[in-house]
Amino acid sequence: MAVSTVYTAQSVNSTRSISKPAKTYLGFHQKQVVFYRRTGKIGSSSSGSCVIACRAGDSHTVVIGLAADSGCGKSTFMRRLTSVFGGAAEPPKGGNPDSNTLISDMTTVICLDDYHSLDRTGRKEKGVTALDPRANDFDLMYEQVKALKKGVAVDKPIYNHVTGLLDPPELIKPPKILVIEGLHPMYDERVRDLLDFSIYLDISSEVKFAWKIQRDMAERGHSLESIKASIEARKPDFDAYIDPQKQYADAVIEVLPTQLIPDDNEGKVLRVRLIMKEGVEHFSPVYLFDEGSTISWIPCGRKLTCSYPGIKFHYGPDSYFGNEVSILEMDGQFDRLDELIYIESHLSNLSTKFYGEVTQQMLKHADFPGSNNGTGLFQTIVGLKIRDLYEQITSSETAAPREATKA
Ligand SMILES: Nc1ncnc2c1ncn2[C@@H]1O[C@H](COP(=O)(O)OP(=O)(O)OP(=O)(O)O)[C@@H](O)[C@H]1O
Ligand SMILES: O=C(CO)[C@H](O)[C@H](O)COP(=O)(O)O
Repeated sequence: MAVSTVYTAQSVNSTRSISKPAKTYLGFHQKQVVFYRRTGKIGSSSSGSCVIACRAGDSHTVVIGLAADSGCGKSTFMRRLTSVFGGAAEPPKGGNPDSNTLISDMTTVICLDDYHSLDRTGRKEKGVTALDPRANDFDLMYEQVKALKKGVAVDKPIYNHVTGLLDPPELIKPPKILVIEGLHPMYDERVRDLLDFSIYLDISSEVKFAWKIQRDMAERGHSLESIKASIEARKPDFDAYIDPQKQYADAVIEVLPTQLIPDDNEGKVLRVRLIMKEGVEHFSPVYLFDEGSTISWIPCGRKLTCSYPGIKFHYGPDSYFGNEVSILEMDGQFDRLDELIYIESHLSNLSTKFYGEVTQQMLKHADFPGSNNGTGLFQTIVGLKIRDLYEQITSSETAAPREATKA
């Protein structure tokens, strides 16, 4: 891959101060931006999207969308994904300590909360939730994701979750892989068309409730009533604007209560389904034993230690929102992660680079939530598939340059 030409950028009327958060962040679109090369000023633009030239002659940024409601495991998934590419993901150095961005050698993860057009007070005054499209700036989201995909840096706003305000922007340079995660990566058709691959984390309401209680009660001191009220208040907008995005996803990780324990209401043992769309370019679904067959498998016995209620896998072709899909399902949880190699050896199309890579990744992050069940396993597998997709796209670009963007 060609070496990036590095430019530094400076916005004419942008204060990079992070000590004085601006209450609102208006005028951003009209701001004049000057392009600088290391050697000096090279041009200027007052483009609507506030973009800054940054990379030339390089391949395009691969863009991945990850959609889910708040508290549904996006951050955990991102940590697994960036680990597949190696290197630690960290907030931009020397920037806003409340930045939502995570940067590693290969990936930049931006949180779409940064495109909230209304701050916390604004939403309260207008009586809208953050899930409502009216509280989000999709035009800016589209312009900036498009610019990054083309290899052009942007000054992205920051939504500060500590203060509930919109802070001054941060410079985002085009990475090799850009992940846009949050509530609405597939809501706007223009943004959706920029995605090279999309994932939806579909957490059933029972499980979401159990996870929220665990985090918000234990770690954030919220009461049971306030958690219930917050989930109820968000539900209509969640159903209207967030949930429908799953129909567009290339992969959905669906998390449901177990079927192995009759009438289970503890929510600890999970049934997890990896729904993989067929016919997606650069993505071949994982399969169990025999591609396209329908298979039920209880791997417990001599080679896998299973305590009650055991583990059950299911695999087969299906249809999802009218699309042909393959579904791999795991119900139950692992007793011993090192024995996962037994499961891994029966799965095909994993896009691993060596035998046992899935097991190695799972053992490496054994302390992450979901490492003993299908959530961790399927997140790891999707991470490996994304690495493979990236490698396929970049190798095909080396052979023949790709069209600028789909949009
Ligand atoms: N696979 C899992 N198994 C069990 N619990 C989980 C799992 N994934 C997430 N959780 C629980 O949900 C909480 C939220 O997870 P995480 O921070 O990854 O979600 P998020 O979508 O990034 O949340 P937010 O958008 O609110 O920052 C975790 O602290 C954990 O308690
Ligand atoms: O759904 C959310 C995504 O993270 C948040 O609730 C939304 O971003 C608003 O944030 P806050 O509650 O911190 O004002």
